[in-house]
Amino acid sequence: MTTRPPITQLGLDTGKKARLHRILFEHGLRNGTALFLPYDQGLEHGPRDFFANPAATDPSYIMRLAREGEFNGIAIQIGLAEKFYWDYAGEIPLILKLNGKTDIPSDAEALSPVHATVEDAVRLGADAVGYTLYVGTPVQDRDFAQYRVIRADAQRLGMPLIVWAYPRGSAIEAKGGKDSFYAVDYAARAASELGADVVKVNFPHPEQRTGVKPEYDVDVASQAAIDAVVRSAGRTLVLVSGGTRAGDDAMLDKARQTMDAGGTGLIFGRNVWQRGHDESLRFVDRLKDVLAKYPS
Ligand SMILES: O=C[C@H](O)COP(=O)(O)O
Repeated sequence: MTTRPPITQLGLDTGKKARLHRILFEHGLRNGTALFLPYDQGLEHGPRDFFANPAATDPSYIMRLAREGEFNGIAIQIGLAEKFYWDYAGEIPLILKLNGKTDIPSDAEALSPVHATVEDAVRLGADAVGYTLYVGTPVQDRDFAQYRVIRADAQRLGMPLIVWAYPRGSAIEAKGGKDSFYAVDYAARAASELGADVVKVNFPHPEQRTGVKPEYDVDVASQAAIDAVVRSAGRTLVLVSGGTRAGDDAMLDKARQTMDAGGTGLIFGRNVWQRGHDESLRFVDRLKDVLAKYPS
């Protein structure tokens, strides 16, 4: 098992450290692990994600769920933060997503435009900001340029920066696909190199061979793959995302492997709220039973 770096060793200034401490040690299990509830799928995927549980269309329902499930934070876009977070401010940490896009155009040239600022996050009482960085696309130079502004503002205002590090584009597809070990490992390293405090990655599927990079074209057990991804992130804390709805056992395995690798936690959305209210909370309890075994 790999050990997570303590937040005192992350080289953070006071504002970032205080906010991360609030997220990791004053909410959720209060043991240095994190369970976040992401709710930006309405923008990223459209209303289809709510068909399985129509109650989830209502942002207030999701915020109540986050409070009842005692999550470490909720990740939402500015419109929902401004209109729905008010009743929950101070009770659930807010991670304000600063960029986002629809999935209507193809992802091949993906760039997620910035539509909110770190100042908005301060005004709304957020404890972190989120930025989606598409690693490997033909327009990553523009992505890096808009990211640079966010990173500098987050540094200036003491706001932890969580990077959704998503490999995308035809070059990534040619090298094994967005969830291949090559792509996820590279994305984690890129986020670390670019100054993210926390990186959110998809769980790597090492069986997706690259065929291009011989050094990655090997059989890597899932555990070895996520171990390597966490190592590549260095002193950037790692969160693993949930993805499309899967079986509970598969999700719990993913949670255990992430934490065994030295990950900090989980950011599971659809796998939580695409089921009925009580079932969601029961599943959250099972995830927390896993996280409880990995205190800092
Ligand atoms: O920010 C969006 C989330 O990554 C999506 O979360 P999910 O894949 O667990 O639904």
